[in-house]
Amino acid sequence: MQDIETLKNENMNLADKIYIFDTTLRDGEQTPGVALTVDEKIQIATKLNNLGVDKIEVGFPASSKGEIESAKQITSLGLNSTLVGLARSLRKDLDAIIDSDLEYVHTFIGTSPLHRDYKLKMSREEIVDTAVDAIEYAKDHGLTVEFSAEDATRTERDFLFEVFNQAVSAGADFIDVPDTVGILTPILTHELITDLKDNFTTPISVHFHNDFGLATANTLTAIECGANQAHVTVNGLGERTGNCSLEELVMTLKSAYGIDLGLDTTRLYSLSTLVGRLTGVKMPVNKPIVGDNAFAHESGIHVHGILNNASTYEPMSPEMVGHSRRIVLGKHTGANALKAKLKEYHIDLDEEQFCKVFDDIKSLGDSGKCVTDDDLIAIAITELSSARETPIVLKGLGLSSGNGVSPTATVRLEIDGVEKEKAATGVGPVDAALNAIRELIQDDIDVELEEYNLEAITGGTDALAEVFVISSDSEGNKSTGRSTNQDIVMASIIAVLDSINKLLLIKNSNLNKL
Ligand SMILES: CC(=O)SCCNC(=O)CCNC(=O)[C@H](O)C(C)(C)COP(=O)(O)OP(=O)(O)OC[C@H]1O[C@@H](n2cnc3c(N)ncnc32)[C@H](O)[C@@H]1OP(=O)(O)O
Ligand SMILES: CC(C)C(=O)C(=O)O
Repeated sequence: MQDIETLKNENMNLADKIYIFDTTLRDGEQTPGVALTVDEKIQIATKLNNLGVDKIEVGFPASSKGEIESAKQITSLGLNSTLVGLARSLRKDLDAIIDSDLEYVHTFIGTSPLHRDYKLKMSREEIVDTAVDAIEYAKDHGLTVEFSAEDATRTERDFLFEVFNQAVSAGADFIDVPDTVGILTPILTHELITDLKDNFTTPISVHFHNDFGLATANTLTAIECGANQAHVTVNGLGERTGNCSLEELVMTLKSAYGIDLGLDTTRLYSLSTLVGRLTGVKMPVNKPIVGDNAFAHESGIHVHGILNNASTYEPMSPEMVGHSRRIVLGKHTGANALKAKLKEYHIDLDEEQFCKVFDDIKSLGDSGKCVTDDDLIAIAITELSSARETPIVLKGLGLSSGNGVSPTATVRLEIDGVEKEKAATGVGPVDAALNAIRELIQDDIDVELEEYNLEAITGGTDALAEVFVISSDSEGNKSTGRSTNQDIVMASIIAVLDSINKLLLIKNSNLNKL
């Protein structure tokens, strides 16, 4: 990879300082259906500050009392990041910024023919006058001003330059280029930002939307052409399909170009998770950087490579963004992956058992199922238990039930070669038998029945009953048990003992993850 100085000199026109302007709390909150409380905004702002973003747009104070309140409370935290509020080019919106104790305003007005003619119903002159009046009013009140020409990318170039020139003359400290409906492409971005950089010395910011999935690529291009600032949101939230994603931009700059913006990127995943939880907008599994699959591997060839050197199939490490690597089992699993998983769970299988478990995983995959770690443990335990003596064996069962008496079960078990018997009552004969079993094994293992499913698999009063159970122990280990019998109580007891024997095997082999 070329070093940054070479890139700067030969291929790119990078600004000396690139500012990250996060607008999760403003444009991100404009995601349809999202509304954050004051406390939630405080939590996100604190994390953004700890990540190290330069600026946080905390909201649009003129839009509600809650926005003023959250801006005030965030301001009172004394964060290092510069706090920004959005305002239309209206004095009343700027007053709301001042009332919120903010010192930096992001003020905007639509400049494209569509916005002028259909939305604002203003002439070019009126747009310029309104923008200039707002900037001057803000400067008179001591604010730092960032001016956005909304829908800049559909604005005639001569008028865009006129608006920006007038904004700069009125005192704008940053001029921002919103691609409001995300119509730019990298080559168009290159042309526009290069033109702006050739004509303006005021720092240039970009605010790019993702309607065609190009927001990050376009923002990166703008930075390559000398843009001084990028507007971003956590998880790429924002109007419609959102904005340039903070984590994608920052990690592309860091990993692809070696440009370290000074952010603590190890905080990116937990920030993304917090924003996902508070906004209710869950990330797709394949979302770059923060999605569940960003560092997950199933294909045998990939896992084999990863096990030898993770860089074979990872462009950055999960640790860099505070995420974690996952090896997933399924249809595409290879032997190396399975061996690694078994090692992780301290499961020792001989070659024959290994082949059987491998085949079972492939069959599950072929039937369209994904294979969880719990499935693997259950499959491996079944394989191991078929080769070992079961610690608990049913030796006898007596039942009594009737009208006006509690159903009672007497169960006789052989536990590690010693026979024991216990009677217990319950709401029905199955419950009574399970209570007796629980008492008999309490010195060996503490078991909870998590799931109990009973199905008649043939018709009539002598129908075969199939019982499937899932039990768990106090360590959180789970196992399944299954039995088919004409007697419902017998089917239930055998299924439960089957699962308890597997749990004992897990416990005795110390198979739970260290
Ligand atoms: C591209 C962007 O993301 S811009 C930010 C968008 N965000 C939001 O709109 C979220 C918060 N918005 C709100 O709470 C409300 O829309 C408010 C409080 C801002 C305004 O509410 P209302 O006064 O009821 O107006 P409404 O939303 O219906 O219409 C917008 C008004 O702002 C005017 N306006 C829009 N942009 C600007 C601007 N940049 N400068 C001056 N006036 C503007 C419109 O012409 C319209 O004025 P009109 O009511 O006199 O016709
Ligand atoms: C307020 C402006 C910058 C905006 O959000 C947009 O144009 O998308």
